[in-house]
Amino acid sequence: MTRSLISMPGETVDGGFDVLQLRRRIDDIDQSIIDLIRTRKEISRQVQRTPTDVGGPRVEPVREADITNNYHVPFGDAGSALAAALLQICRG
Ligand SMILES: O=C(O)C(=O)C[C@]1(C(=O)O)C=C[C@@H](O)C=C1
Repeated sequence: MTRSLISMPGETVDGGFDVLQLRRRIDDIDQSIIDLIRTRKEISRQVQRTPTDVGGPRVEPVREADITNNYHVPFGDAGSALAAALLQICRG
């Protein structure tokens, strides 16, 4: 069987995988996630500062349950834990 000369990102020309290159991609993805969380936190603060929320509760349990479910569906209990951590970060 002939092997393609075009390698995928992270794949070496002999068909193996370059762990260091793959880890660099993981680091890039993690940095993108961190940047997105920072953006999410800023937007969350804006929602919490809207005039209708002045004096209102900082925690919106129904909204948080929906968000938690969004993460639980793809990732199960780990997704729920991830949502809890995200909400904790974003609530400030
Ligand atoms: O949606 C809101 O009302 C928000 O304040 C944002 C947010 C969030 O970060 O997603 C933060 C706190 C609330 O408990 C629920 C959700």
